[in-house]
Amino acid sequence: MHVVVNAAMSVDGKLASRRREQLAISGPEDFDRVDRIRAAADGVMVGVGTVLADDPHLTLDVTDRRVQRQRHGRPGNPARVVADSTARTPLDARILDDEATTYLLVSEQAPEDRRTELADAGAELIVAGDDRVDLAAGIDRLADEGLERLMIEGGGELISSAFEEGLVDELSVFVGSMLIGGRDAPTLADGDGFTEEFPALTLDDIEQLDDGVVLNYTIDG
Ligand SMILES: NC(=O)c1ccc[n+]([C@@H]2O[C@H](COP(=O)([O-])OP(=O)(O)OC[C@H]3O[C@@H](n4cnc5c(N)ncnc54)[C@H](O)[C@@H]3O)[C@@H](O)[C@H]2O)c1
Ligand SMILES: Nc1nc(=O)c(N)c(NC[C@H](O)[C@H](O)[C@H](O)COP(=O)(O)O)[nH]1
Repeated sequence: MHVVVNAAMSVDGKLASRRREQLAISGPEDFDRVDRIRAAADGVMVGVGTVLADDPHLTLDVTDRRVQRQRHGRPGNPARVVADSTARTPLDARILDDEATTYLLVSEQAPEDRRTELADAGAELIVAGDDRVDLAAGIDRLADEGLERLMIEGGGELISSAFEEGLVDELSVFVGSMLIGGRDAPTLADGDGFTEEFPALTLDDIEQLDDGVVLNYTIDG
């Protein structure tokens, strides 16, 4: 599986304010860029923290001929994927609508009744991991379902785990010209963080968009 992480952050590395409300950091040009990455993906993934904070839809306008071209003829939307250890995704979450297949990666801790409710609401459940979702195992199961290219959109906990498990191949980050601050605000990579053996990033190119810049990296090793 080829994994691309894409996010938008403030100049001080925040993905949102400490209130964790959805902040428009990207401008229209960057949102178009995000849609192009989504269109090229077979799956678009977030953590349940993002589902609870933003209720994202994670779909494209598949009636748009430009999107269809970017999808290289693949019908419909990319699949949606949520890392959700204990199946906390709300039953009325927009990602459970019928616009795309939605995989919920849960752990053994997910209560059976929640698994049943979410499956009845249309989610495809994949159980991977004892406590927290085992991302590597979950992504392998997605590969068994035929997915080859996965976009991870955040948030900070999920991105951090993906790097910790060495699953990331590319990172694109839009740096918007805003300063958010706040020791409790989500950042590009939260979790426990690295103290040694930091991920090896190679800067491939820089692109000026909207009021900010996009930094594109390849992850080595
Ligand atoms: N600016 C952006 O590009 C962007 C993108 C996405 C989210 N956000 C923001 O980020 C915030 C949410 O980020 P967050 O870090 O709180 O939550 P998150 O979306 O990273 O979800 C983290 C949760 O996912 C679950 N999870 C299951 N298995 C996991 C694993 N192996 N590793 C990590 N998490 C796992 C856990 O319950 C964990 O608490 C929101 O404020 C949202 O608006 C911003
Ligand atoms: N690229 C990007 N720029 C931003 O300024 C911003 N706030 C997000 N935040 C990510 C958001 O929380 C979700 O992950 C989806 O991007 C929303 O998805 P929909 O538009 O509902 O499909 N992402």
